Amino acid sequence: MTDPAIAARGLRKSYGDKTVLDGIDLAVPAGTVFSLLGPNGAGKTTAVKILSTLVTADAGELHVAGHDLAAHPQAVRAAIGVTGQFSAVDGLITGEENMLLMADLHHLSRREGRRVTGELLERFDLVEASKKPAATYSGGMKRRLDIAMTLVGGPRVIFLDEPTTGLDPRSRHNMWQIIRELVTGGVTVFLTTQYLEEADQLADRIAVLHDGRIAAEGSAGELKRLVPGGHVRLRFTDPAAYRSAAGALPGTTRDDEALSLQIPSDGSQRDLRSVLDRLESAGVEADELTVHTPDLDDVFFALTGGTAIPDQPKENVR
Ligand SMILES: Nc1ncnc2c1ncn2[C@@H]1O[C@H](COP(=O)(O)OP(=O)(O)OP(=O)(O)O)[C@@H](O)[C@H]1O
Repeated sequence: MTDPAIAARGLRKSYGDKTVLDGIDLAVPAGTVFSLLGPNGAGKTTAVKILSTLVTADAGELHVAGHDLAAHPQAVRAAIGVTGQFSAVDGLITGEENMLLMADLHHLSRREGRRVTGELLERFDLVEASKKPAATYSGGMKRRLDIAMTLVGGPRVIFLDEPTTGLDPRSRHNMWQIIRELVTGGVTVFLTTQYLEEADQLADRIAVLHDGRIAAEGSAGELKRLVPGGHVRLRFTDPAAYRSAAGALPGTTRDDEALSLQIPSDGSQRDLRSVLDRLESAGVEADELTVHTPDLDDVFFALTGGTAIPDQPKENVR
């Protein structure tokens, strides 16, 4: 097996007497997306800052892109790209000028700088806007420019700190596509997000950060299997039908106000059939049936004790 692109053992960081990272172990295989999930203030940005050499850890053995972070921070810096919550884009100059500036910083020749800039502007659909000041760009365009600037140096490992926070759904999906393409090209992506759906969509592996530790780590599927929470919900408009159904289906959780019943279920066909058979025998029909399979929300709430997180779609209506 090749060395992981990012490896941390016993990573610790405190600010004053506040322990932010309390001994974290991570291993991110090259060419994969790793997502660090956590509520506000969990320490995601601190982890990114440490792994990208911007902040020094108090303890831990850290390797990024094959280099020891403590011994060779310059080598790490040369191999990585970072797009943080505070963008590197200068609004006063054009998108193209921002890119060329980046090319200068990476000591590319004028010619090479122009070539790389042209290619990336094209790839990120910014050619038309390239001669306009970046301050006039939409939020999505600025993020695209930010990532394009990060790519000028050809990094093998990219840290994306909440890359879609504040973007509208279309821009968010565009960004997801960009991230998928980066990974197809062999880049390793370390992604922090507050959006569970984003981690579900993109990440090969997900770690949930809570109280300075990794509360759980695994693929989205593995994490979902950690928690119970699957159920069928039946909604009624007729109170009499609601009451008959409640009588016919023991073990349900009732919501008398909403006229809805919640029945624990693994979501399998057999389970659904048994619910429907019982309703049929009782001669009642539900007005709505939804199947809820555990999602990352459930995992997150179970692991972090219900810390607030933005709303996520929770149910699949079948
Ligand atoms: N330079 C600093 N000095 C003191 N405390 C800090 C510093 N940087 C971060 N912290 C504290 O460390 C904790 C973790 O912050 P961090 O920014 O890493 O969280 P986060 O998970 O990225 O949250 P968010 O989603 O809000 O960005 C917070 O309590 C924060 O107040």
